[in-house]
Amino acid sequence: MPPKRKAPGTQAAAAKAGRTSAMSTPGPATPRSIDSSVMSDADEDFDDDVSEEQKQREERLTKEADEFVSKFTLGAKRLQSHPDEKGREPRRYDAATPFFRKRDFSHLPLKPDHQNRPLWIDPDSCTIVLERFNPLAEQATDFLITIAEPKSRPTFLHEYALTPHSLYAAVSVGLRPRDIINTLDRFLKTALPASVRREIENHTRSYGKVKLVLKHNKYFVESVDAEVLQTLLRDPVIGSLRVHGSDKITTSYAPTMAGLVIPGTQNAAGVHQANLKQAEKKPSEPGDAANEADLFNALNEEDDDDDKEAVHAFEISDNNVETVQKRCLEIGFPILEEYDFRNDDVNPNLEIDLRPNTQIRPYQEKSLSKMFGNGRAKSGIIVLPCGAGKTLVGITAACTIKKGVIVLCTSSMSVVQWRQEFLKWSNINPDDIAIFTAESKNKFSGSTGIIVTTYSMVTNSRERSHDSKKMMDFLRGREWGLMLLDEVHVVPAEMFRRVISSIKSHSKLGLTATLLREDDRISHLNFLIGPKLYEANWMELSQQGHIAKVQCAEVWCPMPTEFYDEYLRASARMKRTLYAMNPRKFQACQYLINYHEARGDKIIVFSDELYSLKQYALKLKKVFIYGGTSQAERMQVLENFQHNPEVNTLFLSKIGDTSLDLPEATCLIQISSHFGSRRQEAQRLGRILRAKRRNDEGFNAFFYSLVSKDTQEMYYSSKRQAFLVDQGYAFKVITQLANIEQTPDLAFATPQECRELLQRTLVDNEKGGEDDIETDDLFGKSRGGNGRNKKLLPGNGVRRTAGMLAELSGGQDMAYIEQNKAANKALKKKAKAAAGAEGQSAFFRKLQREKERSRAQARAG
Ligand SMILES: Nc1ncnc2c1ncn2[C@@H]1O[C@H](COP(=O)(O)OP(=O)(O)OP(=O)(O)O)[C@@H](O)[C@H]1O
Repeated sequence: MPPKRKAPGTQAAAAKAGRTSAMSTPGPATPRSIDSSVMSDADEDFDDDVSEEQKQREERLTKEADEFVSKFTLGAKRLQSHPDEKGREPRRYDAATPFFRKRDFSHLPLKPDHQNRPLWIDPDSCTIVLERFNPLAEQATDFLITIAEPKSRPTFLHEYALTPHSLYAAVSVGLRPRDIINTLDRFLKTALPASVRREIENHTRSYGKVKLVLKHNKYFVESVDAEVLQTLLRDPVIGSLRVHGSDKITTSYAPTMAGLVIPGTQNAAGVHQANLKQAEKKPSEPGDAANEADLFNALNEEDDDDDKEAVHAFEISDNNVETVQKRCLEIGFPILEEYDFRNDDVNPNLEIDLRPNTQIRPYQEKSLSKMFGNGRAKSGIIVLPCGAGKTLVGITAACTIKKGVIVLCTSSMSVVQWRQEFLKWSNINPDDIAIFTAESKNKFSGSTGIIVTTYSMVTNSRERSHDSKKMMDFLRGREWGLMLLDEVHVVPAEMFRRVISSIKSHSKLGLTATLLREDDRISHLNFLIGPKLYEANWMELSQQGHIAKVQCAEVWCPMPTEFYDEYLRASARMKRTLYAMNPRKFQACQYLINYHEARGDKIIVFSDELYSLKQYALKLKKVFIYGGTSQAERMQVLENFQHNPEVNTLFLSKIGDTSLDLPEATCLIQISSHFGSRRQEAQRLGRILRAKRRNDEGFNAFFYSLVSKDTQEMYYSSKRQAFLVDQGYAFKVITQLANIEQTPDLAFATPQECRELLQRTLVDNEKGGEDDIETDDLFGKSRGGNGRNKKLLPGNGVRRTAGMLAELSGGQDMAYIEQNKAANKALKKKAKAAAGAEGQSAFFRKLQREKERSRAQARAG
């Protein structure tokens, strides 16, 4: 028997340090390094400080380790001979133990050929670490994406977590518990820990046994196991929710399956068969990890549902669907939502296919294969980076199911856009795709079709117009094959509930780039839509040229003493203004604009702080857009930014966070942002991921975050970066910009100017800063039919992608609201007070009259 080797403690933490320091990057330069010419020699001075600090830290840790070893040697020996009372493998302690503490897994025996296997596992937290440089990394990644949640994916080591939801998703795509256990064991460098095996078994044993099926506009809880159904009916919560008067339990037969072709893929069925044949041909030698990987591919393709099985079911009412789903999860029988669309003879088929020249990209195909893995449509969420083509994924899903589709968007502009994209990519008859918005309430002409609408149109609880009521009755009275939910991360759970309880659809597909909420309510989406089916790797897509490569940097800007003194005693609101108005930050911004304009870049400067946005833009003589900018001016500015070589920098408030699609933009500078919002950071980065020039050789887009040193902004900044670091982006820290003092007309170069700036800032903001209160979106209120807007629709350059302004500014976003509650309440109070005070004023009476007149005109029209 080969001698047992020791596994090192997990290296993920070290590799996860995506946040690197430009002045402390020894060894070979990373390919994503920021252009060194923007940094000065001062970086090297800082390097020495870091090394000194590092030395001291190492000395302290070594001392701590020595003490620990002498203290615990006896205890360690005792532990070695006494297995854990829970039956876990005994742990050993040595000199390295204090460094890894609870994450020391050296007691797990390594397999003899561990070098060939790509996975490590933490038996306590079920965290899996993947070696990306291993030859089997590709196959292991496919497997992990199916069974686990990606947590962090920097260059060399990726971290995944096995969670109940991820295992639920794995079972829902057709993997059986033993498939998961065997394949995981084969990819692991160590034996599969008993605790992980138990965890997988516990969470998958009853998964997939209970299904929620919509038949003839009624919901049924279904199972092939009558005993399981009896158990559910005996449960006090579920039992009482069965629809009375319906048959106790009905029995029918499960539909059969056959190979499914996802349109737009390269001979999807052929690929399917070839994979199967390949797996059959290759004899799997034990220990040969390559063959194990093929085996996994074959497992994925297995189709073992051909036999007709008896299915038992009972009915529940629409209002109780979520309660039953939640209760089933609590008692260990999570409900799967599946739609056997090919055997649905009740709902009419929709004439729709992708256009012959449409080819979906490999990652789009992969995401859809998770949805249609076993030939039925599973409800769930697909996560793709901004600009990676979520719309086409949704359209392809619709072309696969070929039944009635309802698309829900965040704004009426996106509604128009979704319709256009459907017409562009598919052969749908324009009469079969209709729009339901405030301006247009059309139905499709045939027996089935596609309706594109907004979340607010279908959840509106105010008095509806006659047309809207009729339209809602139409939407409620039908069974839809597919519900496409765009930008699922921004919509409050309550809104989803209302949508889902009023409109019945056999399957739901949620689309988003950032499945992130600071309020942790993402898990609600698991009940309301379904599990996360697929999450693309941002780095991989940028390497393949589907999205731009971006270099990220955090620029540290020290504060002059007077500013810092003032900052220390300022109110929270003033603090934010002061760290945005820091003159050194202003200079850094000026320097970077000069530098990038000279390189031919188009630059967007983001500021959440309106005061600083205006001050910066006016002083630097650049154009700017914020909530108060008129519609005509917005359009003019954007058009100039796109086409005028003289206008290369645009200052933008948070209204452009998510709605903006300017492929010309190649550089982004952030001078103030929304606290620690990871999502805002990712969405802002998304603005340059579509850079037109992304496939030029050696092209890089740039993302700079300017932070005032030693202020709260530094804390928020590192928090904001967490999501992008986990996606593999490395943030360089720049402490000094090279030759900044030589910048022509450098602003605030003298102490006198700095003092004046401080005084002005304090006086101007005495009564509290201006808030960017948005009432419309970046592209204006008048959407759709408006000629001015049309100029900026796809094909004409600028295109918006989502969101009404209230959402874009964070107003309707739960994740933002959490931190903004007080401010929102104050605003509401203010508005009420104003309404009360001015209620009788001529201006308000006139406004009211105008509103009534336009309503009457609309009704008459
Ligand atoms: N398979 C494909 N072939 C060619 N072009 C594609 C493909 N998929 C997407 N695109 C193009 O990529 C661009 C981005 O697509 P889309 O607007 O759907 O991105 P998105 O993921 O919705 O972005 P965001 O999150 O920013 O809204 C579009 O111009 C689209 O036409």
